[in-house]
Amino acid sequence: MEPGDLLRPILRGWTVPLLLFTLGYTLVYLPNSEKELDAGCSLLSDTHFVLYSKRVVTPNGMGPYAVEVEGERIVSVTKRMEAPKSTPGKPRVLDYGNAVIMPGLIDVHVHLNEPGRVEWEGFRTGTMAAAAGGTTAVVDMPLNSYPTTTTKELLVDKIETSKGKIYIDVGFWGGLVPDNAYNASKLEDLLEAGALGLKSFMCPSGINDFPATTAQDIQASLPVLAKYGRPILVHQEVIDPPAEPAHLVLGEPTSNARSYSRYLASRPLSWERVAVKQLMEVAKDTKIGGPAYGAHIHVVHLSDPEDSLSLIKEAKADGSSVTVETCAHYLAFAAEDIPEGATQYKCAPPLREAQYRELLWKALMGGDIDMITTDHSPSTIDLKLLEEGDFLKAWGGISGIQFALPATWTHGSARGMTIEQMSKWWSTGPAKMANLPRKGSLEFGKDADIVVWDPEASFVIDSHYPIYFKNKVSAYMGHKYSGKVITTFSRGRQVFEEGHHSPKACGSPIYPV
Ligand SMILES: NC(=O)N[C@H]1NC(=O)NC1=O
Ligand SMILES: [Zn+2]
Ligand SMILES: [Zn+2]
Repeated sequence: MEPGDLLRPILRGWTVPLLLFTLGYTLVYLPNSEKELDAGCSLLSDTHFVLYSKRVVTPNGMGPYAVEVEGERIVSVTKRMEAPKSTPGKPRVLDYGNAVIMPGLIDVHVHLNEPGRVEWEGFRTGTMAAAAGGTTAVVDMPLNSYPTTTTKELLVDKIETSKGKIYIDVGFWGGLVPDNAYNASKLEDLLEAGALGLKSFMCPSGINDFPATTAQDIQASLPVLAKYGRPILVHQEVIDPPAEPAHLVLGEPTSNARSYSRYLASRPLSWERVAVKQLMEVAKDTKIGGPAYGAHIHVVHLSDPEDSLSLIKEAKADGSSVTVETCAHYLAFAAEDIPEGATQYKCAPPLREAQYRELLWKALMGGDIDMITTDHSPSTIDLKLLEEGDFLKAWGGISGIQFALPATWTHGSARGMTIEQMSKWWSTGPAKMANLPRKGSLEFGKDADIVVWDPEASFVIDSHYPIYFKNKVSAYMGHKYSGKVITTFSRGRQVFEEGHHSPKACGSPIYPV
């Protein structure tokens, strides 16, 4: 007898079961392998776990709490003096001791530059940097991608491009330009396609396909925004007195272009004041009973804590729907300290003298500034002209997406800021302005978007420091900070821990509610 003869009757008898097994394998195993795909989304295999520490930031204040996460959501937040015990059959407990557990930061002002300028940044690197910095959601600007996101089709294309590349959730602002400002159906299409709101510039943006809007153009868009209950974010600088933009870029004598004060003088506080004045006039339409009640105006990157902020405060007190942000870099740096030719510090509006930085901190503490952002606006290294050091010609934009938390904590704690205040400016405030009701706080039913960090750990951002954004040039480099991110969870997935990211990028686009 051949050895195969023995097998034949056995195989014959097994034909039907084998076929069934194959069918079952296809039906059961394949969906399972998709689950494994999802497992690559997290550094943690558990989908039901408890985070514990003595310093958990909740809507009821900071204290010892256990935060239970199941799937993508927070399912309980319980005050308890000691960490629950890890017992078999119960969800795993991750005890972070005295570290801070806080809602992930929400950065509503970043430029990820994809599609079209992936050599400047990109969804993958930008969101890796965000996750490493404890940021669990960003809202991307309609520029400096190419093309800029000013139509429904371009927005749909951008959202599609982001899929499979983002480590955290990403929302999108649409662009308001003169071309669509008076076309309600175009704007409606853009908002229907997923824009959380609009963004425009009151001066040249530095990007050819994103021309400036006047206050009148902005006003024209407000009734559409009112219908959808969404905000418009505005870059608040108006060239005053009016001049050719070329004058700005080329400068007159460029002999002192390496001097920061030369650049500072080229974009005075009055530009900001004039823009805010015009904008707050228009904002009156958002008052109860006004023609654009339901719309909202958000002033980005405030650098002027005096006249411009006063105008904003008056508008708020008068019932206009207005909010304002400042950026981490205005709270961290001062013009006097910027070395000759150090174009990594160039941004617009410019970093101003220390006295303004201190007034910005005072305004935050006093409740007059609603939130902080990074305005992460990178470019390729060569466009920063680091060798030439020409402040007038270099790209204006500071890369900060990864450093929001340590920069704010370091400079804020030195001025008496509490962790709860920081959380308000980085999570609650932005979630409210961008209409993200599932994000921004550690509460039952919210997305499990969480950062765990050590306020006491300090580090220097030197050449060994792991930077995840694409072009490793930043005003924050060379400085010492405290506040080290230990781990970051995005919708229940552990996306970053101590120098490692999850193998897969499983963030989602954020659509308007
Ligand atoms: N186009 C662009 O990103 N500009 C930004 N950069 C900056 O420093 N301020 C801005 O508005
Ligand atoms: Zn801007
Ligand atoms: Zn910006």
